Amino acid sequence: MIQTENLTKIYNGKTAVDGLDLTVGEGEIFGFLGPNGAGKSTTILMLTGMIEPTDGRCLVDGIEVAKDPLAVKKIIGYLPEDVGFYGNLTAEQNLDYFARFYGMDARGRKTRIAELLDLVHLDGVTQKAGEYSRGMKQRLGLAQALINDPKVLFLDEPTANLDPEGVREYRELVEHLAAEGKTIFVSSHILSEVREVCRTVGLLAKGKLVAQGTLGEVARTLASPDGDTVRIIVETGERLPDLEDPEIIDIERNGNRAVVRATTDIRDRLAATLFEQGMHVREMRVEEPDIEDVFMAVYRR
Ligand SMILES: Nc1ncnc2c1ncn2[C@@H]1O[C@H](COP(=O)(O)OP(=O)(O)OP(=O)(O)O)[C@@H](O)[C@H]1O
Repeated sequence: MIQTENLTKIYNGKTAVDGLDLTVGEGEIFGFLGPNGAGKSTTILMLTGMIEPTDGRCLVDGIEVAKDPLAVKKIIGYLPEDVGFYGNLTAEQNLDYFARFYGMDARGRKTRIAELLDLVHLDGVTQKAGEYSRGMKQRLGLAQALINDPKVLFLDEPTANLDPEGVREYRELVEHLAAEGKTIFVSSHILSEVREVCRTVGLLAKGKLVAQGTLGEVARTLASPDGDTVRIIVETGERLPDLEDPEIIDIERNGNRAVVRATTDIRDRLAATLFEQGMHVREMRVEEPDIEDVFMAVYRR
């Protein structure tokens, strides 16, 4: 549903987004993770047709954004990092103003706005938007992004200013929208946020895509960047002896526990070898990298 090919943005000689190749499938909740300044907002601005790429291209639902930004705008919704409204208008009036840009007739606007206010729990609220809490503003922003019933929704740091209750409500809404079949692209610098709602992630650092996939896949790629190291935890009844195996890189021992670093997952062979040597194997598993640790390592780069 979303695809970028060598997507690049250079601002005054400084590369903000560097040759991004990204794919997000239909109906996915995709988390676009990266530290501040990594280039997330710039990428979203190119995907939503707000700015043009310096090089490469991006497609949303098969439409090349830079070539036909208006066609793309019809099928997307966008919640910017700092959402702005007319403070002296109510939620309904703000949404009505916005809905007119989509050429909706008065009846269509009324029905859609009522649905959306109900969805984001702002129905019956009579205050003007200028008096809203941050959470209410964010919910109104989401309603605005949904006015045209978009296929694809771009949310830029949607929980940055929310309290825990606001975050919980936001998550429920995102799940609800995804269940309707919408593709959701969420940017965030907070791993725990993305972990809660996103099935797949892309990790951006200094404008470059460092890894993409499920969180587990991304963590594994980052934990062994060359992709050829498997850490096997082995606990035996006796101290693990030296083992002749061309795929073993090294063995770290700590009493009867050991970490065998190998080029592939050699657990079956290892178990057979230890069995032949009459050793008692109590535990043998591939160590899963700690996601927080590997992400922090990328953030500190
Ligand atoms: N309009 C602009 N003109 C010049 N440089 C810009 C512009 N917008 C962004 N940049 C620079 O591009 C880089 C990427 O910024 P961007 O806002 O896309 O990152 P981000 O990952 O969204 O970070 P944040 O979460 O802090 O917004 C930064 O170095 C930023 O200073």
